[in-house]
Amino acid sequence: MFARLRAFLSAWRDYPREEGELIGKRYKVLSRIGMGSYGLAYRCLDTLENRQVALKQAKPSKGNVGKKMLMRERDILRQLDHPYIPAFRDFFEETGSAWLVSDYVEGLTLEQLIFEQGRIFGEQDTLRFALNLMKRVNHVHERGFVHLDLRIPNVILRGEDIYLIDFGLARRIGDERSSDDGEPELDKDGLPRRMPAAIASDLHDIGHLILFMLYSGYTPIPGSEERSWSEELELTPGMRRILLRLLEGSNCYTESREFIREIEQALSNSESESTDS
Ligand SMILES: Nc1ncnc2c1ncn2[C@@H]1O[C@H](COP(=O)(O)OP(=O)(O)OP(=O)(O)O)[C@@H](O)[C@H]1O
Repeated sequence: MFARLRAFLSAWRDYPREEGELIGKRYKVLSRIGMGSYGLAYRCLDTLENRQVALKQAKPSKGNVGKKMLMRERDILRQLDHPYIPAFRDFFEETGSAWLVSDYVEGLTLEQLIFEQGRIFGEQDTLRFALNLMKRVNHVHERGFVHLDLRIPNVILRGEDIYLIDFGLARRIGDERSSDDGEPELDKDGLPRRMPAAIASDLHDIGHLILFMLYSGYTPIPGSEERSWSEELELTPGMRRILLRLLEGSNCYTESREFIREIEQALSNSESESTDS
């Protein structure tokens, strides 16, 4: 009974704001865009500046943990300055909740493009996309941070422009990633794994993101058994080498610039191959 009562109380405290409500005396809710375990997100109109913004709310039921996570995200966003990363706008507390305001990016996530729109990315498209995305990621690394959540729902396309969003799990390079990073990763003893935030982790995630893009053009042979990506995907040697370095651990890139140089090389090789043929 107590557990049910507590769940009811949390749901009541975290009840989402309604469309049209005014938050922080200036942000009018246009729609709710997300609801995670620690926070809610809204698309709002900044009535003072007459433009759309994204508002993230730490769930009141999560108390100080939710607020601290949002403050850390604020501190990181403040130190970034890139045209394709939503800029920090405001932070405030109101009626027991902390709120983070950033630019709103109108567009579709890479996840929506692949899984809802059926967009197919060939190898060259994927390399060009990865090169662009890595320029944003490199900015984050050069400012001393790692994103730690480089996944297809956290990349938004507006026309041809590629935006990197969601710094909720980002950390300063070398800081410990701890169990309050959403779902804790467990070690072999079932305890939350503690490990330093490293650039290699972002590069590994980019490897998976590239695989999602390349698989957009893959049709499994009916009745055939599932195989590894290196057997299923038909790739040029350059692309294969890049993926192996990103995903297999040994010989991995030590910094994002090195990876960017290799994508540029692979792109110029494949472009000269296509003009030769
Ligand atoms: N600046 C932004 N512009 C546009 N949409 C955004 C922005 N920030 C977040 N979103 C969208 O709001 C939703 C929730 O974003 P949030 O960053 O809170 O992610 P989250 O709670 O970690 O959830 P998820 O697990 O989907 O990443 C997502 O659908 C995301 O695409």
